[in-house]
Amino acid sequence: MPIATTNPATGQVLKTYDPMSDEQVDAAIERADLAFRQLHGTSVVQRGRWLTAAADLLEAERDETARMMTTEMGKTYAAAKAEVTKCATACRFYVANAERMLADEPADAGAVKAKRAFVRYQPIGPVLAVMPWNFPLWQVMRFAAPALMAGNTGLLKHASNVPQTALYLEELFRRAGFPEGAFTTLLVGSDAVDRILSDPRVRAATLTGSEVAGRSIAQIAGRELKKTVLELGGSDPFVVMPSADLDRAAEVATTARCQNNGQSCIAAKRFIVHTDVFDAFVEKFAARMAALRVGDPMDDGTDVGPLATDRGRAEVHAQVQDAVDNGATIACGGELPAGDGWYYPPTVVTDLRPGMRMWSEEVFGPVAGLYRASSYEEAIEIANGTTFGLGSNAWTTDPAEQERFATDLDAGSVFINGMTTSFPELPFGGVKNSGYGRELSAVGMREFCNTKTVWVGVGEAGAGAGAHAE
Ligand SMILES: O=CCCC(=O)O
Repeated sequence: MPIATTNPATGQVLKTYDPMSDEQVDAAIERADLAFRQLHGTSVVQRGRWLTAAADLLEAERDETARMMTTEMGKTYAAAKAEVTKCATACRFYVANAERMLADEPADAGAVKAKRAFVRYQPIGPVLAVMPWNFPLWQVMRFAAPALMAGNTGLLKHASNVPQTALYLEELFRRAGFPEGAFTTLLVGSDAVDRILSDPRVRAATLTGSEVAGRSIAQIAGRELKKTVLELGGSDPFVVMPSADLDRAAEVATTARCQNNGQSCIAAKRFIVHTDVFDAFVEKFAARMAALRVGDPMDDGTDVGPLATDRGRAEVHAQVQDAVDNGATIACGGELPAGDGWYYPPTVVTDLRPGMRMWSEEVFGPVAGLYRASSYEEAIEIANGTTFGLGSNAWTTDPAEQERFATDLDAGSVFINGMTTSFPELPFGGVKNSGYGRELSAVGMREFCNTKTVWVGVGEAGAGAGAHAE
């Protein structure tokens, strides 16, 4: 895929970039390594000043940055502005909390026969971040803010269709005052990743992307014995039980499915509805989905803009067609629109069955699959009957059922009477083929820290037997 900005609303190529040479990449890795040594020697307070400056810049430049993102990948301008604000909020969250998250953690010295024992969190070095286009600023920021605050440096290989946003990020951190090399964008294709991650100066990798990309990174990192955090796809269940407020559930289901033009890893994708309320829910949900306004992402009145790529839209339509060809029913949408731009209508598909592509695959567009369940047990079986396990949603006002869902849903997060959302305060990540490791919160920051055990003996004969302990 060429490194280029192509406007999904028109299909027009606006700007192309030559990939960096191996020599340029090597020089960038060298700068990242040198910057790591420099950053490592700075205080959390100093790094916090730089990250605060980055948040200030994000807020001051919100509108133009949002316009750039909309032009590169088609999300609505309103959603893009919200994304910029969320990035600034995450920066401020880590500025406010990093010192506490990175503080030494005392352990019970007596229990380990020490005078003093504690855990110290230290940065590990340059980290390669391979990031997707769907939240082009946020996906990077949720890695970069904690990583830089911890004293790591970042090397970004962004998706090839968002080069301007990728370059903006490098500039942002530079202008905020971080040392040269602390955060660098590598304009390269995926074929360069093996070489970069194999470089001994690159200590770890984080990837948000497809399962295929995750397996590839994990393979390289396994060979090189490097830590990885992988946030891969999802096909999140959205379970609706008889006690749920159906109007509210249908309203949130619509947002949960069509946020970001339906292109979010944590979008609700499979709607599993108890048979007692199935027909009522489908009617309300399909009416809301059909009422969404599809159009120019820069217009204030638009709810759903174009999909980011022509190929992505073709794939979504092929998945819907496959379901229809095999007996599924369309409650709304499902027609490929004529004209310019990679638009796809909000679509609701019922009567899905095992064997259809939509049953087992992630659908990365505004398409909802509806499943009927006759009991709690069947709802859980359908919800967990996927190789994915990123987010999950359950709608019920019964407290006992809420507890059961929290335990039984096999996913990295469970949202009851709400939609899966990422917050800087909460860990974010998945299980099964949705990946491993966590982003955000203290857990995310410590993923790229050396969790160092420090044991201090009294240094006298017969005392502090740690080194000789059983
Ligand atoms: O695509 C993944 C989810 C992004 C988010 O909302 O944090």
